[in-house]
Amino acid sequence: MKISVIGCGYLGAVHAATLASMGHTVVGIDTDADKVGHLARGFAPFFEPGLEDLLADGRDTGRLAFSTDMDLVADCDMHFLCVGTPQSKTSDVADLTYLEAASRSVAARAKAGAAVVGKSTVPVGTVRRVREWLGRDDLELAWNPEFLRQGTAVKDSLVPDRLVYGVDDADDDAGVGVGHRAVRILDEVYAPLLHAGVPRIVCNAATAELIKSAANAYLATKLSYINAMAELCDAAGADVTQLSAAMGLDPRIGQRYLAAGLGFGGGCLPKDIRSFRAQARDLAVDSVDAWMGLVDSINVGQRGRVAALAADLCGGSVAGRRIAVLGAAFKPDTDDIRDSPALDVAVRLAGAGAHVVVTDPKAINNAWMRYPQLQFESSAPAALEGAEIVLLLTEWPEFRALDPFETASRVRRQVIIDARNVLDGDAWRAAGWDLYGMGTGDAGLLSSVETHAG
Ligand SMILES: NC(=O)C1=CN([C@@H]2O[C@H](COP(=O)(O)OP(=O)(O)OC[C@H]3O[C@@H](n4cnc5c(N)ncnc54)[C@H](O)[C@@H]3O)[C@@H](O)[C@H]2O)C=CC1
Ligand SMILES: O=C(O)[C@H]1O[C@H](OP(=O)(O)OP(=O)(O)OC[C@H]2O[C@@H](n3ccc(=O)[nH]c3=O)[C@H](O)[C@@H]2O)[C@H](O)[C@@H](O)[C@@H]1O
Repeated sequence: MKISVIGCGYLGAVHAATLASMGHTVVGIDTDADKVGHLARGFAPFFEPGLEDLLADGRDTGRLAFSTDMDLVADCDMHFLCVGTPQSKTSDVADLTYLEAASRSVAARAKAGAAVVGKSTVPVGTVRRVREWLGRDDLELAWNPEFLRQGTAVKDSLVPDRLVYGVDDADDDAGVGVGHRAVRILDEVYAPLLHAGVPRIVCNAATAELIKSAANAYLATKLSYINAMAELCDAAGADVTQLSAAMGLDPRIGQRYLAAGLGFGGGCLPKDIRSFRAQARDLAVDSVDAWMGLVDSINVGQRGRVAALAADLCGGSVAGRRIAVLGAAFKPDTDDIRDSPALDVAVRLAGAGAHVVVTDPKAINNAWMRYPQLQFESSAPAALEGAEIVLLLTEWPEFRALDPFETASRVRRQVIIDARNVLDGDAWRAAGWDLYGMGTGDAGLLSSVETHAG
């Protein structure tokens, strides 16, 4: 099948390359000429493990092309909309202007009978608006939300947990889905995945939109839940790492998304829970509004707690102190710094007068232009040199593997906050360090640690 992918960011570039690897002929379109230039030459414009191999395969087979020229979509059988839906600059709602522009561009060029399928994360009710923006009855429309995670995006796309198709106006008597033309087209696109047994859920558009928002809201809830437990553990002198390990052994709870620490960031979970909150407000569902508000405030509160702990450990103020920050990306295995908890803490400390030196294996280039008030070093040893306190904020493998004795030889004071609870506390303490985790009982010993309400 000949397919266009509109928007080639973290989601679209991976999706385009995955579709080509399944045997389709794909053209990826993006308005960002620089990004397209990289992709067209077979280079990933961002760090995503496995993506460059897939791009190279696509180039070799001649099935994968990238361009800024929207006219190239004209002879495609289907179009995937993968543009960004960021948080509005002035409120919690999702900014749908990119989606509107992309929908109108496709509608102006698509051939009759083509299918337009959205993958971007959107508020419930958006599919109806896309139908209006398309302004054509001869185009099929469906929503097929994406669940990939950055860092494992290639694997998640090639072996997804499920496929969701949201379609309206079912053209048969059996109800939504069965026999719907958009469903048949999507089944053809994803034939290798369906053949491999990936479950597919066909539902109406509103349900598909909500499945995606509800899934991200649940993950965020689980994370804020365990971070609230971490605060409780600190207050009670208990250890959240043991608590979550024990809780997670119950298969009804499970171990995943129970790692307490600095909380969640990135280009998706934070903006998606805020958009979900705004949707709940619109629909007058107060419980979801309040719930998402609490999840958000617990999450953001973790950043304040770490910054306050750093100040406590510096005797009340970080002003003039040299602080080494390990991590800039919002999580390991990505160079993405969108709403990075690590950089949020670094900026708070710099704002309080600290001399903050940040290092990260992949995200330095993205971070240094955006945050000129911070100093960046390309290696951990350089960042650690002369530090009066060390903050481990993104748990890259190279930071987890730091040797406590070697690290001690570089710093001025052996004080470390392990805000991801990944270091071997006994080993670091044996090497002479004062080590503070999140919810491991140590921070509770300090006086003025901010609470999430603060
Ligand atoms: N990043 C992720 O892991 C996932 C993202 N999503 C959702 O996918 C959507 C995209 O997210 P990302 O890829 O992270 O964003 P992104 O910002 O990395 O990529 C969006 C791309 O769309 C391009 N674009 C904007 N307007 C355009 C237009 N009119 N025509 C062509 N290209 C245009 C931008 O230049 C940019 O390259 C969002 O709704 C997000 O919530 C869903 C699942 C996973
Ligand atoms: O809609 C999206 O874009 C995607 O959002 C998340 O994926 P992603 O943002 O790539 O990152 P996650 O791996 O979910 O991590 C999110 C944040 O939670 C934090 N986290 C994760 C797990 C954990 O146990 N503890 C924890 O603090 C991470 O450090 C990170 O900051 C979802 O996991 C994907 O399913 C979804 O498709």
